[in-house]
Amino acid sequence: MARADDLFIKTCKTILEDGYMDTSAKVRPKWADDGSSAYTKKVFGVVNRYDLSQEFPALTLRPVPFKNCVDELLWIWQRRSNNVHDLHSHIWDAWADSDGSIGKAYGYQLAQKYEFPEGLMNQVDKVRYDLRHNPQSRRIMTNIYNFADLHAMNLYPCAYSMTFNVVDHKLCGILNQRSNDILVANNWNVVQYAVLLHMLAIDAGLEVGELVHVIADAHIYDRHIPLVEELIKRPTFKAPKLEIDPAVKNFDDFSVDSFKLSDYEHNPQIKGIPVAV
Ligand SMILES: Nc1nc(=O)c2c([nH]1)NC[C@@H]1CN(c3ccc(C(=O)N[C@@H](CCC(=O)O)C(=O)O)cc3)CN21
Ligand SMILES: O=c1ccn([C@H]2C[C@H](O)[C@@H](COP(=O)(O)O)O2)c(=O)[nH]1
Repeated sequence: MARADDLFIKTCKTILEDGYMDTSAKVRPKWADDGSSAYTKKVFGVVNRYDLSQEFPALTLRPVPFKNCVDELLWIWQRRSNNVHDLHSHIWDAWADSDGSIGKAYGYQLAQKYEFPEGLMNQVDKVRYDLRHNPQSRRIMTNIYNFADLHAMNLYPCAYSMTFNVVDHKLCGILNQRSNDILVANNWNVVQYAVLLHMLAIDAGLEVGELVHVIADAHIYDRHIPLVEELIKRPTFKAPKLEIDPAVKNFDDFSVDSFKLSDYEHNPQIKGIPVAV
């Protein structure tokens, strides 16, 4: 069994068996079809560790939509855009305005430049600089939860901060996430930040180490509960391999086609999962 499946099943079981159902609370998200409240069963505070030097953490219980997932990562971290017209999927359309903007969120924040002793840089370029020049630093971080701009974001950032650390020449990262829709985006986010660590490691001439995923509110939406109950009973397979185009050495040169999952044996996709808005 892939370790990622094991962690996913454990997280789901913890929520289903010990979680709190928020049906009696006033909740923000809604179901788009009838406007009813999208309640969740939730657990506060989940930490999952993925050793990327051992396996690539894609679920085999159902396939991760790998291309769209990497495309969204590049949209945020490399193209640093906040406009859905720069994204190839339609996953953000429900949160975009008539010009396609999702407001001052995600890519917008990573594009902002700040004054550092080494010059004016955005957060991503500062991480790249430090990984090359000060890999032993304990100050290599990004944070897009910018309070000054929250009023101008259509959805507040969920995966909002990364802390990087180099241990024995291996690049490790902690992904801090304030809120995670476990069925739709848990493995989606894990796969994205695993790919990000691979990209930054290659860019800095490092190996990959551990991805630590710290989730504050880990939830399963009410309409997803029967889907998750079925999903976690499925058989699992061994983890796929991540193949990366060996010609690409620079963070800015990666494209969706630079990455491929090989030997990816998985169960069928669950089609038409409703997404709470
Ligand atoms: N409720 C909710 N859950 C989320 O995961 C989420 C939001 N809202 N709002 C903003 C973004 C948009 N994200 C999304 C939205 C939809 C899919 C989605 O529909 N995933 C499908 C496959 C889509 C594909 O094939 O590319 C899936 O089966 O998981 C994924 C991520 C993640 N975020
Ligand atoms: O990368 C992402 C983006 C969004 N989500 C989920 C988590 C929540 O279900 C919603 C956001 O609603 P809030 O009320 O703002 O928490 O989107 C995710 O899991 N991963």
